[in-house]
Amino acid sequence: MGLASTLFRRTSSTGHYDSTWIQYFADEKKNHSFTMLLNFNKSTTMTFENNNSPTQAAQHNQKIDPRNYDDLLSVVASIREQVGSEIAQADIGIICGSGLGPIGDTVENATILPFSKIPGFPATHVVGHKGNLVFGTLGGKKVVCLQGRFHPYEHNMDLALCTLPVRVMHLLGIKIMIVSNAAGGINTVLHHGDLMLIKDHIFLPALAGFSPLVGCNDPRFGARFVSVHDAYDKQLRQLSIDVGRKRGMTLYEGVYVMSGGPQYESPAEVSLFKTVGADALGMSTCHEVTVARQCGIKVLGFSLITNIANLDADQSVEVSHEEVLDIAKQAGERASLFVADIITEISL
Ligand SMILES: O=P(O)(O)O[C@@H]1C[C@H](O)[C@@H](CO)O1
Ligand SMILES: Nc1nc2[nH]cnc2c(=O)[nH]1
Repeated sequence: MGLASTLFRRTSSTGHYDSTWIQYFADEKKNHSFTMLLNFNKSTTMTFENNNSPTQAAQHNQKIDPRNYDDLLSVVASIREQVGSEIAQADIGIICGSGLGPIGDTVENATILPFSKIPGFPATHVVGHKGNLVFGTLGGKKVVCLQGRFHPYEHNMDLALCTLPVRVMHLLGIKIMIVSNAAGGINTVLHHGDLMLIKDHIFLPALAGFSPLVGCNDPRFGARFVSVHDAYDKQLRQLSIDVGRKRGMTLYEGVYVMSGGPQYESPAEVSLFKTVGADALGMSTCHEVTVARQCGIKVLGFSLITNIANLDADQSVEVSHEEVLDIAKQAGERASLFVADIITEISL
């Protein structure tokens, strides 16, 4: 409670406090150790520096079936109840992978709801993924930002569970989803820190039966058989190229391949992906995009190239998550500013 009362005093002097959140900090502090940073600037009320402690338990008992439309309506009702119906709506949803992390912190008039307060949301375990839902505005648009995602490798390849946030954002009203990831570059034109606009994808787990659409389908979410021929919206891609040009940015367009992970690929596997036309590879995104398309959401996707994938076992180098995070940190801010510019230019 000592920490809580200190926070209360400090935040109240700025006029930006909410007693519910202060109580939440206090409860969290009782059980877990975590680092927290309060940001007192005008646009952002509070920022969690690390909200993804593996020991963090969900603070609700509600069992949610991620394929059940009515269950998801109850998740949305809980979000509305916690942040208010006015706030809990958005036109654009953003999934911050390791590459676009900073964008969540630039959301204006931010209201932050930790995943642990949302029924059915599992905890995020990957370092670099904060685990918050952030509502607010960016580039004059109402946005909801997922600071952290659910990777299938963290959740026993339960892809329906991992795409629960996409369906929730759909029910919160989003029409456009911007998705980002950290990825290894396969195409030799790609270098550390480059941004690749995703033109198409190879959803490798789905080709082996691990699709979020496998199992019971509620038609209220969309069609049983979803066509992903146009997964990444052509107009939004063109807009991104135009905005990039104005900024003097080099923007590559290419094919992203999702592997199951969590191990990084062997050189022979990377060669296989290169042969079939992949330009960059990662462990996320395709499951989210597939569900978004089922719901009729338009998608814009980016890969931030954090490492160069090995193509030759005789000249290979170790790939590490630390390297991924390091490059993401260096390039993520620039990428986030670029995406904010694109959002400004989007007409809804
Ligand atoms: O969430 P993303 O796809 O950005 O995270 C990447 C993929 C793996 O989870 C991890 C590998 O370093 O970073
Ligand atoms: N699968 C995969 N995911 C990544 N995420 C960042 N870099 C990589 C990579 O080289 N391979």
